Amino acid sequence: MAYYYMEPSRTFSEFLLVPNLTTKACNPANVSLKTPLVKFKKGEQPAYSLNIPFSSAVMQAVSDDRMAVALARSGGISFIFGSQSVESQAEMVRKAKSYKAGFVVSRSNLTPDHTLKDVLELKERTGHSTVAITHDGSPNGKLLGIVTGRDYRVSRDSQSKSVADFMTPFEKLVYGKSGITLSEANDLIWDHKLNCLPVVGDEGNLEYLVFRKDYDEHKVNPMELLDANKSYIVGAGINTKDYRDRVPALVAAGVDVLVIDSSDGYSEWQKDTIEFVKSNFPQVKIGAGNVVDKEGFQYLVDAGADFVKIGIGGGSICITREQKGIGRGQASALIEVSAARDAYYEQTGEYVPICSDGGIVHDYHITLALAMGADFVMMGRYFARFDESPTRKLKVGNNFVKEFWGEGSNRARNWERYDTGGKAGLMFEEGVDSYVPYAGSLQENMSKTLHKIKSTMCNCGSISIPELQRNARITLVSATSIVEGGAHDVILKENNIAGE
Ligand SMILES: NC(=O)C1=CN([C@@H]2O[C@H](COP(=O)(O)OP(=O)(O)OC[C@H]3O[C@@H](n4cnc5c(N)ncnc54)[C@H](O)[C@@H]3O)[C@@H](O)[C@H]2O)C=CC1
Ligand SMILES: O=c1[nH]c(=O)c2[nH+]cn([C@@H]3O[C@H](COP(=O)(O)O)[C@@H](O)[C@H]3O)c2[nH]1
Ligand SMILES: [K+]
Repeated sequence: MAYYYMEPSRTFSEFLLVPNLTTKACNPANVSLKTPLVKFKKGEQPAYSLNIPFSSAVMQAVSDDRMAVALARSGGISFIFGSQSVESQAEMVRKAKSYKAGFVVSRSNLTPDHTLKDVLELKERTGHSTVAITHDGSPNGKLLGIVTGRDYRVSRDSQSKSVADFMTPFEKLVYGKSGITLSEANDLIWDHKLNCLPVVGDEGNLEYLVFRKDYDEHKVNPMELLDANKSYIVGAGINTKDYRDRVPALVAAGVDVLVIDSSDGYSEWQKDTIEFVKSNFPQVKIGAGNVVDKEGFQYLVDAGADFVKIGIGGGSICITREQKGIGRGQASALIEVSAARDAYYEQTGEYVPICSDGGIVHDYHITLALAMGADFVMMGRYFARFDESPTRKLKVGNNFVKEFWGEGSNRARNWERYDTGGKAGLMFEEGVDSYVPYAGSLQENMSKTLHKIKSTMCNCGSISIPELQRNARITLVSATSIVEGGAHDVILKENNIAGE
């Protein structure tokens, strides 16, 4: 006879936290969100910790080198997507690892033959007002000039005016030479009252741009997640098929932490993959998943996983439960695995962090996930909304949106067909192609979210994540009390906008 779970599967929205005594020490300013990323022994420190409990999903529409830098700068980690060729993924890891805080590879580039119309379209698409003009329109081409908003007047200039006629040409630019330090670059920026300083190589090719604004930000990023060489900590997703080729390339590119990316981690393929990494690259950490029960957790821990990822079918773009009928409510999965993790710690003195992956809709879901025992969360939709995600920003109706598609959708899987030359499409899709509302910059949004989490933790009498995990009191909510929790029995004024 089949085994039956007697309790229904539950999701985050079915729970609330009940406040504990808030002592005077419980002030958001005193809250630490530091959390372990990989396993460690009692009394020791983990090899990697996060300064905030956030990771960005292993997805084409979320985690590229740019997101990796933006998130590490704020204290979290990105796992760069693996559904691309080994070479291009390794290149992204290399870029993120070699990124020098404050130096950015130019993202908006045109040639002198482009027109004002092209400049305006590019600006609309990327939101950048500084455009590098290179001989071939590439980010590292020979630098011929720079265009900023001060170089043209939309009301006066013809849209067909060529860039060569209004750019600030190279001869008139102040620029830094290859190898310049950030503080030297900043001195040039101040001496010449610049907003942006191009850094140029010996051949006249553009290497980086340094923005005044970024320098200021670098100064105010105390949470930055750096390795011993002051490079950002970078993660990458791998699969259980081509790991013999992929892992060596990622390690050569400098990756710090790997994660096996799969909808179903309770498998012998994962055990083989972990063993390969552990025996060939013992210095590299590897997480595994996804699982939704204590058996799956224990299997991956026994195989040597450094952390375990929880969640099947709860993601915003997921249709796995509908397509295949597998999965479990995210809260139920997390509660069971976290109890298994604690029991394992009691028995062995080894603490294996767990990551709650998918299904975070409201900011308070993150706090609930932590209270239920997650050490950190992984989010796709949340990060896809920001400037830093790799996808296009579009205007649909009166609203700006960003593209966001599942890794199990046809759109994500097309790369395999291109790479291997004509493999058939997916038998069936496990994800959708969608839009998410555009939300602005990562830092602005995240600081709001983090403040909410800290404030709730104070309500619960906790100033650290382990304390919250120990002290939290969590209640199930009935369908009727959910109604009570929203605005009810009042007539809302039109300018009331539902918050996140
Ligand atoms: N978290 C979730 O709920 C879900 C996530 N996804 C995402 O979609 C993407 C694809 O996920 P999956 O389809 O689960 O990928 P997968 O690569 O884990 O599995 C695909 C299929 O290949 C098989 N397989 C794996 N390794 C093999 C090997 N070495 N030899 C032979 N067969 C092997 C698996 O058993 C499975 O049938 C991932 O990015 C994943 O995160 C998709 C669905 C649900
Ligand atoms: O069923 C699925 N089909 C897909 O195509 C797919 N792509 C990603 N994922 C998983 O969803 C997580 C992100 O979830 P959120 O957007 O809710 O944060 C991710 O971290 C993944 O675990 C998928 N699940
Ligand atoms: K399985």
